[in-house]
Amino acid sequence: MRVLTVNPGSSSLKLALVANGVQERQVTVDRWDGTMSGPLSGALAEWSDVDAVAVRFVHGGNRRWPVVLDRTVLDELAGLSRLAPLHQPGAVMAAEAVLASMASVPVVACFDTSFHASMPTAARLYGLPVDLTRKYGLYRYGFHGLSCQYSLRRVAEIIDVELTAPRVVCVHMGAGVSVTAIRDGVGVDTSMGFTPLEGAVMATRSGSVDPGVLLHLLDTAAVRAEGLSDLLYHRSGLAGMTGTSGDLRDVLAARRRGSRDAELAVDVYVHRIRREIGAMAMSLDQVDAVVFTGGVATYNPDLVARIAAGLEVLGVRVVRGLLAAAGDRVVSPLGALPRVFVITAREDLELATQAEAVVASRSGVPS
Ligand SMILES: Nc1ncnc2c1ncn2[C@@H]1O[C@H](COP(=O)(O)OP(=O)(O)O)[C@@H](O)[C@H]1O
Ligand SMILES: CC(=O)OP(=O)(O)O
Ligand SMILES: [Mg+2]
Repeated sequence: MRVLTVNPGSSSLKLALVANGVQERQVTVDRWDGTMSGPLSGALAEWSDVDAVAVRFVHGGNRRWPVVLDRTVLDELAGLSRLAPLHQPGAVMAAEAVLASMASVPVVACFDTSFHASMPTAARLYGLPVDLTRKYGLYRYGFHGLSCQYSLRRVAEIIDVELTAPRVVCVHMGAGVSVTAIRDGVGVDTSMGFTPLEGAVMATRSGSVDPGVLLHLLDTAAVRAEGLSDLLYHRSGLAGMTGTSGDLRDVLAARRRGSRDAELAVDVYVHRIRREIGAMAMSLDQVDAVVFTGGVATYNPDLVARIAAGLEVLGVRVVRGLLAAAGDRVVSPLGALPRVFVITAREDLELATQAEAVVASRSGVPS
């Protein structure tokens, strides 16, 4: 089966043509602004000979499975845009373009949130009044699920065990950063919550801040309510701490030029990821594997080494030489537990797998 995959991330647009589980073509728009649609139009024109199109939506609400898109579903997903403003509008735009140009091909929406949908209630709830929680659906949904699912699959393949066997802490470091605890093949806790703002410090997102800080900013009129979203999604994180774009390449360049703010920002970034890893380890009874994935992990072995160096309490050890190597690999010493992996994020392959299952069954429930 040939699947065109569309992955609108917060800093990139990744398009791929996947044939029977193997990527044949790809186009990546690095530093995507969330609107540029030319590359997608090009892919739709050139790669029209496909059996399905799969689109990544980070927010699927309570949906547990991928689904064939129609107008009703797309409108519902567009209604979640305020809960993922860096992602959902771009995905909706992409899906509109696909539906308009490929009327006869099934378009499958695949969700980051689905992987976390069976998270235990204790991990899913906030300490907020129950009436508000229920009325507004204030649950922790979790994100980066397609990446987690792919990483889990690769870990199971590499160590040759069933998908449900390994207890994994999956650290996704892209423009968005999340850490997820995986047991029995599903997410049981994760650092991102109701929106992809919670948890670690990210490229332009703050991650978790004391809600008291936000109250104070509002009280003192330093920020107006309508400016909060822009502050937390676009002007915080590494970008806000350094005055750069927030792309780690730019932050590290600033640090090389001697910027003290950039040095501190990297320290905070590393510290907060370690904290989230520690928290996720506590949601598992044992950690068999720690996975580092996403663009930052792929291209910055030194940073992965720094994060890992602070995890001795979990028994984590890495071998510098293995970190410098390429490909999906174990980077911990032979026999050491937990095993540590660096895995290239391949949401395209996960999207294609899910779309294939949906098209094969046509019932909306993957086999
Ligand atoms: N070719 C590259 N060289 C070095 N770093 C890269 C490269 N591509 C991506 N990165 C790093 O990965 C980050 C983006 O991660 P990625 O997972 O690709 O993005 P997204 O979150 O948009 O899906 C960038 O901030 C950058 O630091
Ligand atoms: C959920 C999220 O932040 O995704 P990305 O890292 O692709 O922007
Ligand atoms: Mg991504």
